[in-house]
Amino acid sequence: MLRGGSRWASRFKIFLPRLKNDYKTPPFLLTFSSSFTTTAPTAGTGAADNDSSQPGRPSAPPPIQVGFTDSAGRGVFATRRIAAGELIHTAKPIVCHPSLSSLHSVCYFCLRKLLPDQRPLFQSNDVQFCSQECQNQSQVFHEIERRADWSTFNDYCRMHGLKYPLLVKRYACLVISGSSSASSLDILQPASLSSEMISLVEKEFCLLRSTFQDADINTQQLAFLTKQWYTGVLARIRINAFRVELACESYEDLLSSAAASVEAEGAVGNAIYMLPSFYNHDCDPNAHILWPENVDARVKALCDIEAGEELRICYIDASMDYEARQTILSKGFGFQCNCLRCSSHH
Ligand SMILES: C[S@@+](CC[C@H](N)C(=O)[O-])C[C@H]1O[C@@H](n2cnc3c(N)ncnc32)[C@H](O)[C@@H]1O
Repeated sequence: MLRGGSRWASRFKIFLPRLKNDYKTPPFLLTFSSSFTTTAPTAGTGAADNDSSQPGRPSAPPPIQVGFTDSAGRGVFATRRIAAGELIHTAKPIVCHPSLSSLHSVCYFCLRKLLPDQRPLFQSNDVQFCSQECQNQSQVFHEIERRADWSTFNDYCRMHGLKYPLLVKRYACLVISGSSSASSLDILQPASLSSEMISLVEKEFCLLRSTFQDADINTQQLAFLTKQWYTGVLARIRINAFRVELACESYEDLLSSAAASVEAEGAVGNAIYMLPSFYNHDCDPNAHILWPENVDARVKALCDIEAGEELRICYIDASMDYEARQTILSKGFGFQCNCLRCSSHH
């Protein structure tokens, strides 16, 4: 199950959980420094950062920290009052991939929609980029990826409607090129995969490995690519991947931006981010993730949020009724939602 932006205009009161008395912040994530979450405007994408960022001036750290919740593991909490509509932070993906149906209509690196006259400009091995800069930045995975013939792997994914293996493929290319560590997703919560699911991924794992082997990627470089690694990554992707839906909106009116998200065409791709993965779900969320231009995500407040309050996003289509939401959250994410809205069966 992939998470998209919230599509539900808030009518219910926001869930305000108590922080644990023994509230502790994990040592790996304290308050976020600007270097962790704020990102320089992406070359060629024009994506801006936190509202406070100005060229030559360090941007303020985002007003959030990761801590433990009473009942949903780790979560993201406000460190000060956040006003409705405020841009809380931006996030660049750890790994992303266009959906197979968007392969020829979006940039292979940043998932920005390509203009028809851009298509012939930045082309490499049958994929396109929106700018020279995106093409250059893609070298971290594309140098490896283009050495192999992915037609069988892609056909298998297309035939079975699979999206996650494409993310694993790109992540594996980043690891092989030395641009990423094979353990960089370990910090994320994994889904528990049944033994039936684990046996089902055998085929895609073997295809991925054999495609690299056929491209003469040597055994030493492929040492990390075991079935255990593959299923571990897949288990994390399953819970933490976002479906990227580009919504061209004005930022001024969050309710209209939520509506824009509903009207946007289907997903252009899928992506994994670090900080956004720590946001828990609420069927009446107080925060919202948007992709105005490309895969660079913007997290905004949907209402006023008090210091200490947990920030939650909605993983699913919140306009669904109670039963449908519970079914999807339980089957897709493995939890029973106990938000205020669900507690009253709305
Ligand atoms: C994307 S992760 C969110 C961060 C996670 N809590 C952690 O510790 O890494 C999604 C997982 O958080 C938990 N979770 C998120 N929202 C929840 C909710 N409303 N009720 C219970 N558990 C929730 C579930 O275990 C879910 O599979």
